[in-house]
Amino acid sequence: MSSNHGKILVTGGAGYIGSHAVLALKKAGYDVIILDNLIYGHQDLVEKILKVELIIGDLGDRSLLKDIFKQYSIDAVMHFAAFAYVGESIKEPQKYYRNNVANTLTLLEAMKATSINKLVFSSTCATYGVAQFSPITEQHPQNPINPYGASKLMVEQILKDFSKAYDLNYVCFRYFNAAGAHPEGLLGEDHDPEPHLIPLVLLTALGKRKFISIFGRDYPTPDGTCIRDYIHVLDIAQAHLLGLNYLQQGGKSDIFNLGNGNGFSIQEVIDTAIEVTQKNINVKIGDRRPGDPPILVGSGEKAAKILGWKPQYSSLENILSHAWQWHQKRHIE
Ligand SMILES: NC(=O)c1ccc[n+]([C@@H]2O[C@H](COP(=O)([O-])OP(=O)(O)OC[C@H]3O[C@@H](n4cnc5c(N)ncnc54)[C@H](O)[C@@H]3O)[C@@H](O)[C@H]2O)c1
Ligand SMILES: O=c1ccn([C@@H]2O[C@H](COP(=O)(O)OP(=O)(O)O[C@H]3O[C@H](CO)[C@H](O)[C@H](O)[C@H]3O)[C@@H](O)[C@H]2O)c(=O)[nH]1
Repeated sequence: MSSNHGKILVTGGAGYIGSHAVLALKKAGYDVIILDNLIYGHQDLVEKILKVELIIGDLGDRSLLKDIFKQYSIDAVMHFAAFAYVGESIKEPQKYYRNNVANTLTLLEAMKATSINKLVFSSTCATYGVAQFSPITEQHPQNPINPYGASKLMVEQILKDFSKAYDLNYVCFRYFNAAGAHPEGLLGEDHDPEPHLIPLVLLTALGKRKFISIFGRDYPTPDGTCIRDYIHVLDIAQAHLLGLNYLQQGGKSDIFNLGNGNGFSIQEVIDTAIEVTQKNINVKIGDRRPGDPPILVGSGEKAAKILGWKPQYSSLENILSHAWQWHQKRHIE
């Protein structure tokens, strides 16, 4: 079925945040095509839940990209495909610069060659580094302390330069920590290996892991554990629809934080998870993980003001209960 909203290419649409965005796009009446190499994506979810065309291929494949852009009349690109593990990026920076920077450049060149001029890009609060003030606004200096954040900052620079020199308009979202799952249990977070705090805490509650390690209890925060701003994945998906709409209405290139302005410590996440799941969660205190800033909390005011973004699921209880529902379902089926 074709729509008059336009056809959107979603790179990384078989992954965690991308799949939620695809469902939101479909619901809003867009046609969607996913490009994903399935390194972390899930073909079964695309086939059973998203039910959109999946092109299995790599972002770095220039001729494949050009073929896609020539074959389909793509209106805009949502670009989620990337590597996104902070800890791994310190051990293997080459992977991050190749996939996140070089392959994104290939995508932008293919878009330029085929006159596709609208892009929604997934950047991150990891581009800011150690916060000088909180909540972080878009004007906060960007001094990333891990290669993952640096790779995304490089893309932000490339986007600025392309947008000035060529016919490209983009919306760049700097998300804080994506979390939660589809409230109806259709989709959720499923990485292998799983590095993220909330799924690991819930897998411990389910008995799939023996304990959760807290990476450092000596940070300059009230309970000594790192503070993060957890954003529900559906609120991120909603922001993407608004960003796309903004570009389709002729909006110029701009950058927006996606943050709730509210931070929770690792200990608070674990305590709330115990309440939500009513399970015991064993905890061990481990060493700090290199590359982790103590506090990352973001102001979403600019996205609210310019795009009309209103997060619907910002409570930690909502985020954890939706994620818990997904994890329980996944491990029973
Ligand atoms: N998860 C977070 O908290 C968070 C926070 C800020 C920004 N982001 C950004 O959001 C985006 C999505 O993150 P996610 O958590 O959904 O990750 P994810 O790993 O679940 O999704 C990424 C998808 O991209 C695909 N992919 C990776 N490299 C590819 C390539 N070269 N070619 C084709 N497909 C490729 C993977 O198979 C996967 O399906 C990333 O760009 C990430 O940097 C995530
Ligand atoms: O087993 C674990 C896993 C994580 N943590 C801690 O929990 C916090 C959150 O860690 P995550 O790995 O869940 O998330 P990150 O903040 O490292 O990274 C996430 O948010 C970033 C922005 O902050 C990036 O954009 C990235 O893509 C995304 O994965 C960090 O302090 C981390 O050290 C633990 O204590 N134990």
